[in-house]
Amino acid sequence: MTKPKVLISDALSPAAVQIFRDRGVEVDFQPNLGKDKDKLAEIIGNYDGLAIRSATKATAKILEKAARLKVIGRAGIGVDNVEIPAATAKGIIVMNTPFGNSITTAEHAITLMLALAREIPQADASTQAGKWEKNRFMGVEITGKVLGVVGCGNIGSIVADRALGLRMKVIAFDPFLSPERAKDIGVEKVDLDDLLRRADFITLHTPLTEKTKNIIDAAAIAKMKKGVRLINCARRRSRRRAGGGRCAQRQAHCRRRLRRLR
Ligand SMILES: O=C(O)[C@H](O)COP(=O)(O)O
Repeated sequence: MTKPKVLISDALSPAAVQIFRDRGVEVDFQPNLGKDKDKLAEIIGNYDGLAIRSATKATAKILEKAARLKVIGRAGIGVDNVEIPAATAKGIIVMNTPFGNSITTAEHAITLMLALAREIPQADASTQAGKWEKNRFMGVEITGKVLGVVGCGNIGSIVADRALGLRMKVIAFDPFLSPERAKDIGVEKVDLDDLLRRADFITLHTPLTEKTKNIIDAAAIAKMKKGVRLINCARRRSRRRAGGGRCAQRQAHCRRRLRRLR
């Protein structure tokens, strides 16, 4: 019997490669291939499985050439880099690993929130520049402040849990959050407008879908409190520098100067 053949086209740990091999799978490990879509299209027809992270874009055009492909495994959460309808039309199963990095991401969001509250990046830059501007970086306390969690699934609910431990009041917008679950987690379920109006800090934990794309636009920002702090450890849409197309990118970035955007 011939071994199934899997292509790993993004950077995965050598341990992952070994797991495949231990199970009798022939692995082709090409960690930089995700960036080369022409080469990927050229060779994808040779594989039964494709293991990716976010760099590989499994577009309809690529999948067209994937004559024997049966499964795409996403080592990570977001599957916005896979054209699911095109995969489904070809009978290709798409799987992700939704819990692998939930705690990491939630802790990252809390870290950014505290960094924003205490103005750590600015204070660090100032100190590195040889200054000691103690009075310039007063910061704010987070105790008693309102945290608005947009998307209260795996990651959002861990963020809520940690924020409650830091004595914040947590409100959440998530159409899939049942009142029972909200009560269990200890958050108040609200609609998006309510969250935008009330929150002192807002943290985003939605997948990138047609419904969540640009969820925080100029109109949403206009509804926020003055001086609100916004944390995004989810996705961002941005223009590709060449070609003018749009691509989804993972970005953990935070913004404090929302006033300027109003
Ligand atoms: O969706 C995810 O799991 C995260 O954004 C991490 O993705 P990456 O590390 O593969 O870019």
